[in-house]
Amino acid sequence: MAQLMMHREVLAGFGKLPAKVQKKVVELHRKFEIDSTQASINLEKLQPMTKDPKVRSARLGDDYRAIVIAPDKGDTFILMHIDHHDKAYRWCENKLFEAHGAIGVFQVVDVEQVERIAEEFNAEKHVSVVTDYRLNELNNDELFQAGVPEALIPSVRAVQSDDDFERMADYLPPEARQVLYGYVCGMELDEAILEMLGHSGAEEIKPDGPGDFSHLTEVISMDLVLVEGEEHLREILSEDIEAWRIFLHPYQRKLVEWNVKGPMKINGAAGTGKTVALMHRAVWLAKQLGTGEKVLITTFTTNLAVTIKALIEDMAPELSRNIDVTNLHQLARSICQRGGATGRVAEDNDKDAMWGQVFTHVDEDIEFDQQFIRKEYEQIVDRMGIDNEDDYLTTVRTGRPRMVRKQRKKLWPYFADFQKELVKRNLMTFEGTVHQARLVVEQGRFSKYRYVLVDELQDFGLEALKLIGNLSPIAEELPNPLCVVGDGHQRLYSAVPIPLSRAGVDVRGRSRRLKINYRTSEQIRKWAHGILAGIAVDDLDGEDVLIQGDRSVFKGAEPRVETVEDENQCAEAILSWVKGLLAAKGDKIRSHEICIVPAMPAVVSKLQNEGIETLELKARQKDPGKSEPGVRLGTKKRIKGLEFKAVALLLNANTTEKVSRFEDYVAATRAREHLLVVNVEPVG
Ligand SMILES: Nc1ncnc2c1ncn2[C@@H]1O[C@H](COP(=O)(O)OP(=O)(O)OP(=O)(O)O)[C@@H](O)[C@H]1O
Repeated sequence: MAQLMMHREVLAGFGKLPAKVQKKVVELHRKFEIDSTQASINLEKLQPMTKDPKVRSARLGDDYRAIVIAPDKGDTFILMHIDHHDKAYRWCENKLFEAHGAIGVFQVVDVEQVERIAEEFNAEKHVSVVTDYRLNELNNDELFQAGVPEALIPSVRAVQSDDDFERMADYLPPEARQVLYGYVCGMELDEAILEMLGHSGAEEIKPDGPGDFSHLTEVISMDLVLVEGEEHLREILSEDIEAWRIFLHPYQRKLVEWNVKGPMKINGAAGTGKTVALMHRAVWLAKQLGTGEKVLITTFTTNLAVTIKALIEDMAPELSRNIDVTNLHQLARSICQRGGATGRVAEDNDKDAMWGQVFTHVDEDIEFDQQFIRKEYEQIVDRMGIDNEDDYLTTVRTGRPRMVRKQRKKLWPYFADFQKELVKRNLMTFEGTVHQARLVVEQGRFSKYRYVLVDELQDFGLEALKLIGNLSPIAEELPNPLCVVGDGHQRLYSAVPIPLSRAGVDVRGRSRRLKINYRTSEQIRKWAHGILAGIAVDDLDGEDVLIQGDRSVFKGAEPRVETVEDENQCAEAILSWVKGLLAAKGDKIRSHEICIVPAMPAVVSKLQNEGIETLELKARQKDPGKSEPGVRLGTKKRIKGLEFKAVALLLNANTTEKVSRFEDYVAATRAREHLLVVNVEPVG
């Protein structure tokens, strides 16, 4: 029986088609289901008008045509493109639609276009030259193994610089583009193939010629989805469905379905689809649960947990009741409650009162101020769950100013006093709650989860890492016990990176890094990374992270950077940018797709005076999306885990603090297409 696969391009444009054409698409699919012979479906061959003999057209009413690619071998058809009659024919006349002989995936190739670019390179250089550009080290067969279609190999040979590569890259099939980019960035070819395609290519099913589509449903594709029945069709065509629900990058897919014997780790810069992979993996694992077993997803921030919970309920309504989603502190609190702990979490005013008590007696010869002592407690003693002097004297204090043993000995009494105050008032710190929860789980007073998944791991302290290690069945040696996901570039709540190995969680050999950025344009991605220039970033397990080969899937406008003198000028700059976006023709931007961080009163009143609605993003609440218009106003911490078409960002003034730069990085990478950066530099 014939099968219909749909290309992501069709889905992307479907919402804009007239309703009657949309209906015809459903009918076309039904015809495939009822009677799959080509005659009944009434596909018209377009050659000689088209270069590729496999191109067919199907009528969708009087004006519209669907371009369908018919296989030479197999029974899998591809619905490739829908447009007005003439435009649809023009779109496909020069293209080839082929299964790639080495990597198996379906590719769309415009040979003439790529040849034209190659000729331009040669003309610009007056002769065809061969330089020592890294791509020249690959022979034709290696280029083919990298996913370059055979017909494009001579043109790819004309690429002699990074500039050439950038100009040609947009016209290469995505797999070839990604592998070659990894290679020109310095990866070995095998490594680039593995990192970009999720497999070595060798084990993939090889088609019997470019028109053999019989294997396409088996190959992991970033562009094709098999339509499995009418209900599935309606689901994937629904306007609200996000592309990531349907199309995973092969590397994401590999991580989603990776069967591992112990804990695994995924890292990747902002926007590389880590949360997407985590959610798909949670659903994949939930399908394997036994009776009474459960999956846990936990995050650091509340907002991300709220967002993930809603998305999982949408993705897998029946499975979601077996997937608990909660943020770390909520999780720790409920474990403590069930374990019988009665203490309340200390609020800021409680802490001020307790420190006030501690500092009633201050040693005269102590060289540290009170602020330093509090910070040392929060970042080291509390985060590491230290409750005795010996442990404090020997603990590793990465990220904090150096101190000798004698100095630490002088500080410990203050910490001990603070801990006594906590006990006296029956209070716990944030970290103390996590510590208590860890003990409850360790003592067997709370049942473990079958599978545990953690997002935003970079902000988890040592106690929190131990807690998630204990909550998952690592010790029982069950498969896939724990999957942790995070990014050291986004560490907002702690200056101190704590390697997983310190909590006894061993991810060696089970760590992978995502490189393809889906959220932000390449221009915004690069700019945001520039903020962190010179800062070493860890891979969550004690090693430095390499961003070699990272790249976005699309390009866009350069971020606009404005330097102003005061808040009023800043507000002017933001107002005029917002007005420009809202008035832009073409791809319309609506107010809820714009976010300003942080929201200064001067900006808010200027927008409101111009009649532009605003909406403040609240803690513990999902962004209401298009149902509630209004330019979003957020804090840099609160917009973590969210994304917008356009972001206006007021840069932090203190750029020497690592956390300030991480905050700016996080805020900038929330922008998909437009980024305005405002830098206030008072004169004088
Ligand atoms: N396979 C995919 N196809 C299309 N879009 C994708 C895919 N994977 C991720 N995305 C999109 O990329 C964006 C970023 O994804 P996600 O939030 O999972 O990234 P992340 O690595 O967790 O980011 P961050 O660390 O910045 O929070 C989202 O808009 C998501 O919809």
